[in-house]
Amino acid sequence: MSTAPTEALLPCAELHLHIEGTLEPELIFELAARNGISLPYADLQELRSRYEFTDLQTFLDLYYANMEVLRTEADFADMTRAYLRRAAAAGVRHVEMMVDPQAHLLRGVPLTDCINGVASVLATSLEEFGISTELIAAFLRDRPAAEAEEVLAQLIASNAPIVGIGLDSAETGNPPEGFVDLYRMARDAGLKCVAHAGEEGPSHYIEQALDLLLVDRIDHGLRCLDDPGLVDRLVRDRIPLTICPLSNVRLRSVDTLADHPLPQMLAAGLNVSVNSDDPAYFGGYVDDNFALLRDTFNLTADQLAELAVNSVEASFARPARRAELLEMISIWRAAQD
Ligand SMILES: Nc1ncnc2[nH]cnc12
Ligand SMILES: [Zn+2]
Repeated sequence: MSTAPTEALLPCAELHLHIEGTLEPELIFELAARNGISLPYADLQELRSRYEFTDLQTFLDLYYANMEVLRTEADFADMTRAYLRRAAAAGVRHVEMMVDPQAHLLRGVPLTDCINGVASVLATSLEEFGISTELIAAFLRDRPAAEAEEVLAQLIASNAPIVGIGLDSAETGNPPEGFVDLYRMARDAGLKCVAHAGEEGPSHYIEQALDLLLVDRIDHGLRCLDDPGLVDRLVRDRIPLTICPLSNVRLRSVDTLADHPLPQMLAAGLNVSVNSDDPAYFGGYVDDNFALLRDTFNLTADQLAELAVNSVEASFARPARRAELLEMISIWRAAQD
């Protein structure tokens, strides 16, 4: 008889999720057929064979190429609905998802189709999937800052339903310091600020994101471990780091999951949470990340609950929702004894 505990789902908030990174191969083929786009892959198997990455850029090349199938508002809505359905089954009860509007504008997809497609589904996510949601517009750091500022101005002018902005795409050589005006514009509009930093780039990009962009949290932040003084600061100021373990393995920031520093980060008192980043590309959703971490590091119920509590505390959820989410985690924790 198996002695493995049967665990009910750990409720958590997902704070680092690119909605375009949830585009599963099956949906890529479905949308291509619907939009009359011919794909450069004969079948699902050939597409799946491309999901071997050596670094961030090799992933980004496929991520942007696959976005070509997203043409209409309905495409964005279908992708968002598919993610929420899967996330609900993964235990996600609150999500703050990023969307890359620039990547779609550059392909000729109007801003309104992209934003409305995602936002229309988010509007009823709590009733339909039991997941409260926020939307973050992420800007591409390997494109000119002026282009990002123009898109943000349009989002603000159209009162787009976004809670904040983010910064993503190719990190090395594209430091946060180039985006000071963009982040000032966002703060002046009352938006929250996050940025990818220290995923592949050096630890001083994390410092720049904090000191120059005044971000509320850091996406990834893995490379903070190169600078003990920075770790002390992140612990002292309780700066959240949204960690994506499977992503770090698949993009070769760490060799294997067993080499991932998450347990040390937790032990150091850092506010780390577990996230899936681009789950369709990296081999798993949040539940897969948690399960593999638990099995690899023998994480205790207390440690798993701490990771989930961190995710809620680092979120932009409203106070009443935060209280509900924390209560769900405490019920889960009590059921583990
Ligand atoms: N992991 C990641 N890093 C940077 N930009 C991204 N865009 C989508 N996923 C990303
Ligand atoms: Zn990311």
